[in-house]
Amino acid sequence: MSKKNEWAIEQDYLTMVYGKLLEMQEKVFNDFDDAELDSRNFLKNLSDDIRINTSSASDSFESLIEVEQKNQELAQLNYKREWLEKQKRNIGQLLEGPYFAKLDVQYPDESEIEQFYIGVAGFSDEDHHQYVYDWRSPIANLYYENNLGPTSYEAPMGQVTVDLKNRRQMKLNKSKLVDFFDTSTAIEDPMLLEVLNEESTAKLTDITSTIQKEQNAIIRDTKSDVLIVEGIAGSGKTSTILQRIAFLLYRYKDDLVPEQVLLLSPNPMFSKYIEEVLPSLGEKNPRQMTYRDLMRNRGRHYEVENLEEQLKNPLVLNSLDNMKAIEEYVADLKPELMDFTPIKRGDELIISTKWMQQTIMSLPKEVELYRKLDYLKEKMNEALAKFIRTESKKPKWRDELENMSNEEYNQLFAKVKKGSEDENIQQVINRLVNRRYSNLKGSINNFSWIDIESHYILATGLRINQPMSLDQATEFAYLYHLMIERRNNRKTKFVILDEVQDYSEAQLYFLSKVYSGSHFTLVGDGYQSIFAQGTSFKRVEEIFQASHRQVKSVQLLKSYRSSGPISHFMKHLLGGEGSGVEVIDRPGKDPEFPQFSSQEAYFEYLNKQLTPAKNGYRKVVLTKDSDEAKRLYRELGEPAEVTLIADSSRMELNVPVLLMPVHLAKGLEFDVVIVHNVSKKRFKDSQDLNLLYTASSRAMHELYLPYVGEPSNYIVPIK
Ligand SMILES: Nc1ncnc2c1ncn2[C@@H]1O[C@H](COP(=O)(O)OP(=O)(O)OP(=O)(O)O)[C@@H](O)[C@H]1O
Repeated sequence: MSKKNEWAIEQDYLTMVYGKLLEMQEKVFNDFDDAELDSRNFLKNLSDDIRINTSSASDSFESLIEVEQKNQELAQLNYKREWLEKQKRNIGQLLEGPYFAKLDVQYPDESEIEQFYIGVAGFSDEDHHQYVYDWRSPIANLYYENNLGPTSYEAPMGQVTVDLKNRRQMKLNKSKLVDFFDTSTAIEDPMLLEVLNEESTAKLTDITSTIQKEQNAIIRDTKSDVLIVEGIAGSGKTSTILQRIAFLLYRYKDDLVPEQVLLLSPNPMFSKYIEEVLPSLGEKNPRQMTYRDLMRNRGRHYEVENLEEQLKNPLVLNSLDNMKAIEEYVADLKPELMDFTPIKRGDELIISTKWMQQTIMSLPKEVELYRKLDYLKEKMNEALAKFIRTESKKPKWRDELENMSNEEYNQLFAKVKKGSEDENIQQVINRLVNRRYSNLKGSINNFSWIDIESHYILATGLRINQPMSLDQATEFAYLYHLMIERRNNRKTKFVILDEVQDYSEAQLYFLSKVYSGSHFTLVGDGYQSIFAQGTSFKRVEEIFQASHRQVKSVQLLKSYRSSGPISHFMKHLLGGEGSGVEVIDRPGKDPEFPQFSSQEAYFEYLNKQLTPAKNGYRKVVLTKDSDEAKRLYRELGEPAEVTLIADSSRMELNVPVLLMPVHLAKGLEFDVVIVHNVSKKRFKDSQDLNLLYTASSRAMHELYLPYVGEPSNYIVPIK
């Protein structure tokens, strides 16, 4: 059939699907409004419907059943509303372009060829006729695997063998067919090339329609406990893990919610950069934090070093040794050796360490220490409750009541179940005393009566620094985990780590132990390692293998971010042909290496470069560290058009010209990159090479490597 005829057929199908989508949109909007009204009415009537009757035991029992029923009704209403909200979002997305691919599939023993249209979400009508299949559905795998002819896909009932007759990529603009390409005729991936030539965006976007085969394998992996991805800069690691999260939420929709996925990102700026990808795929963002945040949450009141301090920290050779020392220490720790601090309010002793020692020593030897401590915590809560009861009887509280402000009294009185005057007063006193001692309950429940600090010093022979290094915070958190928390974190089913090379061995070991029941996806690039404390991929593998997990390692070797000439330069930095890097040869501007004989001439050049680009390109100048960024900004006369980002607290990325240190640009991308003064003196060792590679690989379309005096040896051979 000619392309013209095919075009007409495709346009007809699109027009039909679009019409169905519009019909469905109207229906979903109406249903949603009805559901909102139902919820509002339900809540309005709730207080009239339920009157707790406590006059007799059976009456109050019936009231409770009624409350329970109402709760269930409310949950159902909420569920319906959320579901409709998701439908609304999905239809909204599909109306922008209902699908991006079509598969012609022949099943064995069937004469007709079946057609499947693939989109960012699935779409069927009320008669269950499926017009569009979700990109995560089993059949869609055929599109990404890209094997024409006899092939197969994995469906819930097992492997299905089929003949893939055609794979068509489709470009749609709402209800209009813009173009289509059949894989059997296209040599390159035209849709991919088109997407890659676009300008950069201040926020990462999804790659659903152009996911590549090797990325798809990572996204859909459900077999590995630990999946390690080593990929060059721009190979789509971050995009892939986000698509993977969306896939997992779809695949395990009945058992997995976004809160059970923990995404550890390299810095707060990065979290902002990626925040729109999952919502654009109709999914909520998972729990997201930096490893530093994780440590801060676990570090009691200690301060943890910031990113800049960490960069300046030298390599600690024994980070894993300390973790092992802590394990041995806890294994040998006897209850009689426990260091406790008493529970006090001011000078008043409420629970003594002697009582704590005796209580813990009364337990059978075989019980594990962390269980003993848990038991002790319960006993301490009981002891405190008893103390509060006795305390409330003392006359001094009545005096305090008399001197209390009306406001405080009314507050306490409001929640009292009213009885005789005397009873009311006693209840108010009970509430008052409970309130006075409430922070002690908190202290008991978070185990602050265990002197972890002194145990840490005994276990490692080290003192605690202020601020703690990230590794020390890790050791401290591990000691806490082994002594007290112990239970594996079952709430987290998937842990996903970007920039894994920047984690120390101790940090990876910690994660592998504390989340021992979780699946891991670890992605990174050894050449972008910026901390002395980082870990090689070989060691990452060994650390996770040691915890008896099924570990799978894969590589991504093509850069999708940078143009052909920039990718060639990156390949050169990685050692040329031996690096295994594959370049997608799409045209672009060659990197430039302008030489300057004086600082003045160089600054004049920079000042010219740092004006907003006419074609809308976003530019960035990257420096080695924050101090250098600040200094250069001053030296350039603090130009108004340039936005300086010197620490991770400032997040504004959507500006035409930026000046920032490389470590804050990790994971981000820009149309134009200028690396600050790539001279022989400044870029000489392997750490400098990593910086140069990380900085250069942020560039999509233009790369400038100016220098004053002699060029760095790393850029000499290609000049
Ligand atoms: N299959 C793809 N289709 C279209 N664009 C892609 C694809 N894979 C990656 N990209 C694009 O390439 C760029 C780099 O992707 P991403 O940031 O995920 O790479 P990365 O490996 O995490 O990079 P880095 O290590 O430098 O942080 C992004 O603009 C992304 O949209």
